[in-house]
Amino acid sequence: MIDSRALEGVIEDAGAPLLQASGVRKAFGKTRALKQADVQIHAGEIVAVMGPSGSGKSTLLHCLAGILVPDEGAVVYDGRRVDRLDEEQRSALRRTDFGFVFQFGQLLGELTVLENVALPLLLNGVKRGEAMARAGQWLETFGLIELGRRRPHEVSGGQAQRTAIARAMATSPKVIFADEPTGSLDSAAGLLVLDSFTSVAQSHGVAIVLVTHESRVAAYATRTIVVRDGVVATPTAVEPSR
Ligand SMILES: Nc1ncnc2c1ncn2[C@@H]1O[C@H](COP(=O)(O)OP(=O)(O)OP(=O)(O)O)[C@@H](O)[C@H]1O
Repeated sequence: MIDSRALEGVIEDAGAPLLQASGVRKAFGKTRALKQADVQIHAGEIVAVMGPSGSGKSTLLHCLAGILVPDEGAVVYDGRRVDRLDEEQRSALRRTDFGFVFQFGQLLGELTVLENVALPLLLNGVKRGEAMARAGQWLETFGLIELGRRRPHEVSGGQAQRTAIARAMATSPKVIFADEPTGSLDSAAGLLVLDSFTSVAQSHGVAIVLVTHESRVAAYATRTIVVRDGVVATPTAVEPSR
């Protein structure tokens, strides 16, 4: 008898996307934020999502991440229809398989840097000692171990963003969604943060979906997709033919 799980493995190796949006549409009242989105993300890819302000980039990211449910179309992650999961299931999926990095205000001010990184592990049921140890290792990876006892307001903007990235990595997600993750930093600090983010993510085989306005940020991606007026345009990079 054929082991269907083994077969799934073979199909995955043959290049099935890890995350896929097909014919996704999303409106807010009369605003058609996303008119047509067809996107495929493979394991380990870093995909920059670019386009003018208001074109639908964040809406696309939120649909892919199961934060928003599309009005039409399908979002498939690892063989599962994300758009058909209920709120609780989507929230569980986000906690276990996805990581998030945003532009501002993501760290909890009342917790230390170390506790902030440990938090998603604790929420996933990891015991406190183990969570703290693993959080410490992630701080080490991002060169932040000396700052573990400080509160977020006692570290620089770049250090705070690296802490947020360490926190996103802590649960060993398959995909990290990053919406203008360096948008609040000056250019040099931003590129430094991005450098450690992309190299650590790649060494762990994590896919990154990176929304950005800046072509210098997009240069860290392996591929760029462009959203214009709610439509995902043809990829700028040539995809391998299958
Ligand atoms: N929750 C919401 N309620 C109503 N309209 C919304 C909502 N979220 C987004 N929109 C609208 O949908 C459109 C697309 O917004 P979105 O945030 O996806 O664009 P964006 O490309 O990420 O923009 P920016 O680069 O400025 O962040 C915009 O017209 C926006 O005003």
